[in-house]
Amino acid sequence: MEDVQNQTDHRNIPIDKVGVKDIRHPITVLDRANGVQKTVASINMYVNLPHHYKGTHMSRFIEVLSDYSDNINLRNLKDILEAMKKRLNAHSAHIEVDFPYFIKKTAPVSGARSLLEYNIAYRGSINGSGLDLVVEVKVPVTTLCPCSQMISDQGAHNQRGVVNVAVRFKEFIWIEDIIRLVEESASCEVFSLLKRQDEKYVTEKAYGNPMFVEDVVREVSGKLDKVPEIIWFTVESENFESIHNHSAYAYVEKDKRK
Ligand SMILES: Nc1nc2c(ncn2[C@@H]2O[C@H](COP(=O)(O)OP(=O)(O)OP(=O)(O)O)[C@@H](O)[C@H]2O)c(=O)[nH]1
Repeated sequence: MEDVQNQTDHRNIPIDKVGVKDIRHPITVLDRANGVQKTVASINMYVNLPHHYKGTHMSRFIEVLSDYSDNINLRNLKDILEAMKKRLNAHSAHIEVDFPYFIKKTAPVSGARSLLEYNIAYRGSINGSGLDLVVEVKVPVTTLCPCSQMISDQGAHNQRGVVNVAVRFKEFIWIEDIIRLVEESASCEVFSLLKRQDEKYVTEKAYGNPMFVEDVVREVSGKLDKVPEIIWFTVESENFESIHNHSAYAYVEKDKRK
């Protein structure tokens, strides 16, 4: 059978990333409360392609993934990237693993238990200068506007926001610790299940703890700065404003190695 991918391309243009995107695949990740958690990831896998090749071998990405079955986690991402490089004769390899992760939360007054979903991503790359791993955690929060609270005779506008933290680290850190740190940096954390007494509690807590989007990124950044395992981080906060049809947004990046 003709191997079209292996034909020569004469345009002299190397490709930085080529591969497969949005593969749904079961994975098992470490879970501090339960040992492990099974979830389903959406995975992107890419390699570079030298200028003289017409195409990459798409089937081999899936072969690599299949070799690892559902055993795809932060600890073996380097092995997977090495396997991609080897199987596809590439100089660089990239993998992005996005998945929902569930944590059981307890409502503040009633003690009602419920699961909350967080979106997590592992982003790994390997090239001539070595391995690069980034963990991304998206945490939903409540924020209440300090300006609105100050100037209004009654109430204050509040909204759901999402804080997106990305970290590079020198030692293992728990996703749960990053989530906790963020939840403690907002006007209030969010829950899937709240009874009336809980609703009163979270409403009053947010009112007593007003925060701009700037306050959230500063609060989270200050705390991440003190975590010794973390060597680089970014913090993004987006508030889906309840008085506007647009979001308020803030971003901080810090490289502790500099
Ligand atoms: N490179 C490339 N392949 C594509 C694309 N769209 C579909 N494919 C298909 O991906 C399939 C797998 O290609 P390969 O991995 O080279 O398959 P193979 O030659 O059987 O496998 P190897 O022997 O390991 O190279 C082929 O059927 C391609 O046609 C595309 O845009 N680019």
